[in-house]
Amino acid sequence: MTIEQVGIVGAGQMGNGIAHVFALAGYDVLLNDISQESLDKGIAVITKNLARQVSRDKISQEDMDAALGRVSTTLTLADLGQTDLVIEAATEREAVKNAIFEDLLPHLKPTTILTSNTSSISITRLASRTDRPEKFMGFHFMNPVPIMQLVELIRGIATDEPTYKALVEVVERLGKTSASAEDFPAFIVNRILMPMINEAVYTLYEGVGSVKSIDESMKLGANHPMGPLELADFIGLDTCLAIMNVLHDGLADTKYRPCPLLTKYVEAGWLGRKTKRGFYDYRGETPVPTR
Ligand SMILES: CC(=O)CC(=O)SCCNC(=O)CCNC(=O)[C@H](O)C(C)(C)COP(=O)(O)OP(=O)(O)OC[C@H]1O[C@@H](n2cnc3c(N)ncnc32)[C@H](O)[C@@H]1OP(=O)(O)O
Ligand SMILES: NC(=O)C1=CN([C@@H]2O[C@H](COP(=O)(O)OP(=O)(O)OC[C@H]3O[C@@H](n4cnc5c(N)ncnc54)[C@H](OP(=O)(O)O)[C@@H]3O)[C@@H](O)[C@H]2O)C=CC1
Repeated sequence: MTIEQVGIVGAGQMGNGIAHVFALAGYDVLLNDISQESLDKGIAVITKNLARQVSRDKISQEDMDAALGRVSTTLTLADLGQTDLVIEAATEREAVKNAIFEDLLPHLKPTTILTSNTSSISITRLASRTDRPEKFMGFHFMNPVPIMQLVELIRGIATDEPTYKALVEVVERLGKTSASAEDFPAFIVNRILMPMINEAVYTLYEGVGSVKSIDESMKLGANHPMGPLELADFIGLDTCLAIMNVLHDGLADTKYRPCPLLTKYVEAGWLGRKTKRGFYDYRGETPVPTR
């Protein structure tokens, strides 16, 4: 089937990044969130990131204007009913995602492909709560979406071949690369990345190193572009904890036990960059370690 109109649920860092790359690739995008403030913020971030690409000669001013012209916003989920592809990119909580699908389904065309950008939650289980498990897939973009090359494609137990092929083609049109992952907790990237981040938090918790020494060690000693704690703040500590809980519950192995210090930061509402405090404090000019 031809995909031209794309609906995105959630205008946070992933939703706005996904809207950005689809609009640049020529798709019409309808972005939904629960508050006007989140939608306005999403559009502001897309505008800033497109402008950065113009200033670095990655795209032209005309490309930017055309992309912005292709993004509309709505507070009404039902408005996504006529789109050909829906990408759910709301908060990493299964109940939130199920409620979105329940509200959305009565309005969707029968042919619409339904996807989730979930970082960890079972695609088969999410799909089983919908009227179209064969047209449901995990569509996992990486952060920051305009820069990262990979998109993980996760088939649920019932996903059909035309749906999978349609998403492979979409990824090609976006100029990105897809990797297929089987539907097990946290798929490939987060199955490997998140235990490393959790281990970095244990390293901090047990006093082996400070925030600064842990991040510097992994940047200078392992050539990672960001230290693990800086990356955790970038991803969002609530999302990191949610992924660890899915690994721990889904694989029933104590090696995935979330570090109590990670839980403490989330309980404090120190979620990283998005709340201006996490393993670093971002309220001043330069980030200051909080430990
Ligand atoms: C949790 C999940 O479910 C899955 C995940 O996404 S896990 C997270 C995966 N992501 C990562 O691991 C990111 C690791 N970090 C990095 O790769 C780099 O630090 C980074 C690309 C984010 C920034 O790189 P940097 O060298 O420090 O900064 P900088 O030179 O300013 O930027 C590099 C490029 O990224 C762009 N960029 C930086 N931050 C950006 C942002 N927040 N949004 C969009 N673009 C951004 C810049 O414009 C620049 O683009 P060009 O190369 O096209 O000119
Ligand atoms: N952060 C990352 O690095 C990555 C995250 N992901 C996944 O992408 C998804 C989104 O994560 P991310 O963008 O980081 O999270 P954010 O917290 O930045 O954004 C989530 C957005 O969803 C909104 N939202 C919450 N409930 C609803 C709803 N019922 N309807 C519409 N919008 C809603 C939130 O609104 P409000 O703020 O008002 O609550 C917020 O704007 C998650 O599933 C996450 O696991 C995937 C890859 C990487």
